[in-house]
Amino acid sequence: MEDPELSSPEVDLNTQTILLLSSNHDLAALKPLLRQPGNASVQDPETGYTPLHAAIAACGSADDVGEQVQGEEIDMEKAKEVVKELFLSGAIWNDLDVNNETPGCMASRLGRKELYELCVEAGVRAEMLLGLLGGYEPLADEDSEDEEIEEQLDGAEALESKTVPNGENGHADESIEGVGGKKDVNSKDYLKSDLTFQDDKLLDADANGVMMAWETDIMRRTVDLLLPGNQAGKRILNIGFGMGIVDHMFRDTRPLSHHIVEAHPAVIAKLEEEDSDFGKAWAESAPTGGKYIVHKGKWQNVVSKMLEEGEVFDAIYFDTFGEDYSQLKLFFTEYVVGLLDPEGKFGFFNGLGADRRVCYDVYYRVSELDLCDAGMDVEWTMVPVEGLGGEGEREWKGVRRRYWTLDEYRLPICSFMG
Ligand SMILES: C[S@@+](CC[C@H](N)C(=O)[O-])C[C@H]1O[C@@H](n2cnc3c(N)ncnc32)[C@H](O)[C@@H]1O
Repeated sequence: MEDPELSSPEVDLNTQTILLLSSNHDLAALKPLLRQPGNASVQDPETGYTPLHAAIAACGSADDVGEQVQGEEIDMEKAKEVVKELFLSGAIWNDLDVNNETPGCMASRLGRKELYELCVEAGVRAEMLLGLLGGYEPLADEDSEDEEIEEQLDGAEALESKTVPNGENGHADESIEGVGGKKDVNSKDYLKSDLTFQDDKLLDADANGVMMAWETDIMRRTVDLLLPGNQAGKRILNIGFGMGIVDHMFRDTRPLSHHIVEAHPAVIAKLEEEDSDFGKAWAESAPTGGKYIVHKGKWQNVVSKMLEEGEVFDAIYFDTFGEDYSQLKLFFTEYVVGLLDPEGKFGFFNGLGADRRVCYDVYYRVSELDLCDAGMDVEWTMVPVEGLGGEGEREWKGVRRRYWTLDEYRLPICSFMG
């Protein structure tokens, strides 16, 4: 079956052949071509299709009667073999075509669940490998060992301009936009940025949503699951005050101790405002002997001291802005293991890749594997996210980008294994 778009004269013969063989699911003819480095990730200049896109697109929609596309029978086993072979040959799981779709997005749109699953699995492998190697910087050294690793990393490409960068917290994932060339959010710039406090949102100087009131339900469920029955007298640590939504809920449980770590001077100032109800109301509601401490600074500079001082918590929550997944991972592997009571619970805002289903599915699995490595089990609770407006509408009015597009939030509650 010939795709007319692939016959464009601009496409060199090699690219055209690879795309065609991929879309024909002709594994035997494709295999020798894939031995040549880079062939698994060639891209059609018009459609932006990679061989993965071509292989998936050729399956058509699963809703099509009798699994037929353009009169031809689709053999899904053959399609799966081709997709697997492409991944083995270094195909990139999150390359975008001109419609801003990754191969996984395409498989999901077409209802090709098995192919979608293969894309997610490949994404998890690639991102785990990337995580193990600590990102891209070390690959700048051009010695032979690094080159070998670089080849293996082809499938883990996450920072190239035409791929979807991942691993950012949903509160921080401006860079997921990638292709649009907008300025990335990063911790250093964010912490120097002016903030705008509105009733229903907190924005940075570029109008990125730092925190938004629609997340209140998520915060409520988080507190209820971290502190079942909202028991009083617990020791709580929260990283990132934001709009104070979760901290007000923690405070209302009447904790024995409540530590807040916050790095942005404007958020700290807000927290300390004389007319802020927070400090005073906390003092009134705290059980006798309770303590309430605001640690001013980045958690990276604060929590090791807590560890040295032997502080232990029953509930720890982590929700920052402008930081990528490596920081969350650092937090739970290096600090939660020492700061959490053996019976305690740890939670974090799970916004990784939340503007794209396939990225969200990759990232929750990556975090689950890393948490498991750190000796923790995760229980996921699905929380519906309903009724949010489209880009620039209602709650997103005045917000640079809708960082949440999914209809469900996967809420993690972690505890020590065994
Ligand atoms: C998404 S908001 C937290 C929202 C909060 N969960 C709530 O319920 O309102 C993220 C907060 O983390 C703070 N933050 C960002 N990086 C930080 C860091 N390295 N250490 C401590 N706080 C940080 C930000 O200034 C911001 O106030």
